[in-house]
Amino acid sequence: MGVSAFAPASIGNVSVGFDILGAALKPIDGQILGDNVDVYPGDSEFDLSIEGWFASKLPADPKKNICYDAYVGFKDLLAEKGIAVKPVKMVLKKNLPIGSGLGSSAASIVAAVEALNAFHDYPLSKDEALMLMGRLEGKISGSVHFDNVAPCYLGGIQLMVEEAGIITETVPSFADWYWVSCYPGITVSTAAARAILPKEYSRSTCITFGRQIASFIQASHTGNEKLAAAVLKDVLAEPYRRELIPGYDDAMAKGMELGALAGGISGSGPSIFVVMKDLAKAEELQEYLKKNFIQNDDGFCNICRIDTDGTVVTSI
Ligand SMILES: Nc1ncnc2c1ncn2[C@@H]1O[C@H](COP(=O)(O)OP(=O)(O)OP(=O)(O)O)[C@@H](O)[C@H]1O
Ligand SMILES: N[C@@H](CCO)C(=O)O
Repeated sequence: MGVSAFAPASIGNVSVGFDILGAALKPIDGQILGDNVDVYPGDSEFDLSIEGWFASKLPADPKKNICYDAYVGFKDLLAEKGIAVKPVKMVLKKNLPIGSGLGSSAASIVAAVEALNAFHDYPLSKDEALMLMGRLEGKISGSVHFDNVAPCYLGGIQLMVEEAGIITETVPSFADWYWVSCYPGITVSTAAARAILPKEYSRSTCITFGRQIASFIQASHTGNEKLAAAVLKDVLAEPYRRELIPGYDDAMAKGMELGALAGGISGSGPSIFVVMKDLAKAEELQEYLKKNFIQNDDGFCNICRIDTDGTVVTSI
């Protein structure tokens, strides 16, 4: 008897909260947008096989997969508690494209840690698991940031607090917003997209950033949709990253023409997201993006709601 953990795609930053805000996504048509990790009793200490649409884009050596690092990190934490890890056979179903801006590595990390935790009857608390997930994400992207792993694990829109013993807090989301998410099919490495950002920002940019994120959180808690949409803007990363994404400005302009509330880069790109309220207009935008923004057969476009479930574990 084994366990299976499904971890959804996520939007890092959500424009207004660079490194500190993230949202989990669920397509409205029931399509699977996330990674799965199954864990079974193993014949040896560790075994990993990789399946799924994007399996061939990952290193062939299982020990170069982030799921292996998840296993090692999990085992080390259990050792600190005096608990022995069981022999495991892990199966990663890699459904999210790598370097996509959809929180692909985060989904593998979260699914792996949660599946291992469930298989061992949850020796790690949620905070311990989340800390491990953040550390593993940092190993890949060069800096510890929770804006993909936290929503992927816990669901909803998550604000990274990281003070007073609290890692993250759930931010209320607008239930009638559609999030049109489009992956153009090309790759942008998170580490490279971070390297092009300035090391320092001007005082006025810092004040604008603080004003906008504070206003977004306030508006989300008070249900002020107009204000939330108005401040859903990115002054830290988008000005520098938009040039890495062919067709970005045209895609945003089309969204606005169709009545979008807001839009921006999903994580470090090249995926984008556009927030819309009218389903027919969202479908029109989806068609436009499929024809004009997607660059090759790897690309796809989904109309999503915020996924409030986060990672879901089932017995298999
Ligand atoms: N299971 C895995 N899923 C994704 N990437 C993995 C995995 N295992 C190892 N990697 C490696 O980690 C790196 C991930 O790169 P990067 O952080 O740019 O992508 P990402 O996390 O998929 O991006 P994004 O968060 O924008 O979707 C790649 O070099 C990839 O080969
Ligand atoms: N906050 C991270 C997310 C990466 O998906 C970044 O923008 O670099």
